[in-house]
Amino acid sequence: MLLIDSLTKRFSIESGTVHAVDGLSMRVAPGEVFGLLGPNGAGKTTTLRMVLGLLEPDDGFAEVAGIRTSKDPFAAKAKLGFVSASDGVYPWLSVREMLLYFADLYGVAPQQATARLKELASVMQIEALLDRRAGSLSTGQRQRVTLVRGLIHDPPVMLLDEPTRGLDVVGVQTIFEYIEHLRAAGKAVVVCTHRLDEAERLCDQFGLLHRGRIRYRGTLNDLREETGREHLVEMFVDLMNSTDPALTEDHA
Ligand SMILES: Nc1ncnc2c1ncn2[C@@H]1O[C@H](COP(=O)(O)OP(=O)(O)OP(=O)(O)O)[C@@H](O)[C@H]1O
Repeated sequence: MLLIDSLTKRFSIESGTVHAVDGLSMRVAPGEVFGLLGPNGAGKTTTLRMVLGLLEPDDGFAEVAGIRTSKDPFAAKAKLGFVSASDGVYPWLSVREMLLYFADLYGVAPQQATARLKELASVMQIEALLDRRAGSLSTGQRQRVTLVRGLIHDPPVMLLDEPTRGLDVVGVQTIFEYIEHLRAAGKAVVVCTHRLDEAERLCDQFGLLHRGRIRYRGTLNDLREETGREHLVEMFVDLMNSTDPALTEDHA
């Protein structure tokens, strides 16, 4: 379970203060896929950085499986998996070496790590790649390896940042199957993406973020009822064009 309560982060810049994340609250249950969506600069990355314990909140907190990320970032990290479009691999290690190395970093016992690797290699179809040098993999093969890496310590909460960016149709399909696997395995999943069409197909719950605040939250049907719009893309355009001060109040 991921719980975020009144999370707030401000940055001082030359011209004043940016309210990057402004009292954000959300909850993601096991087996649920939550789409954290927003235009450029909405506050998605800043939110993820605080959940990952990389950035100290000014106010509020994030709890991963009951552990507060700002209080015990190491314990919280062990409960988190993170997959990002910009993930790299260690080119000189074999895939097996690299994945076991990451398992070790997360404190997974060697026997358990080997068993976990076997299981995930089968699910993500990378058995034939395990003894290849990571640097020799194609983009699609590397993607599968980084998806396995995010799960090697069996975390209950998964964060996926722009997981389909730069991928072809087969790569995108792999991500869809991976998210189905996460849902079936009872992970609490957060997906940040600009691909609203994909989010509609993938996510159970949505948070539409604008200027650091969640403006709409709920299932797609909840959002449709609230906004009178059918698709996320129309809801977004309305949100960004809105003159309603409650929606557009400038926080910078
Ligand atoms: N270190 C920083 N110093 C100053 N301002 C920052 C810093 N990090 C983020 N910001 C500002 O905070 C706001 C939110 O940025 P953030 O990167 O979280 O948005 P985002 O939703 O991830 O955007 P994108 O979709 O473009 O990646 C932006 O106005 C950004 O300029």
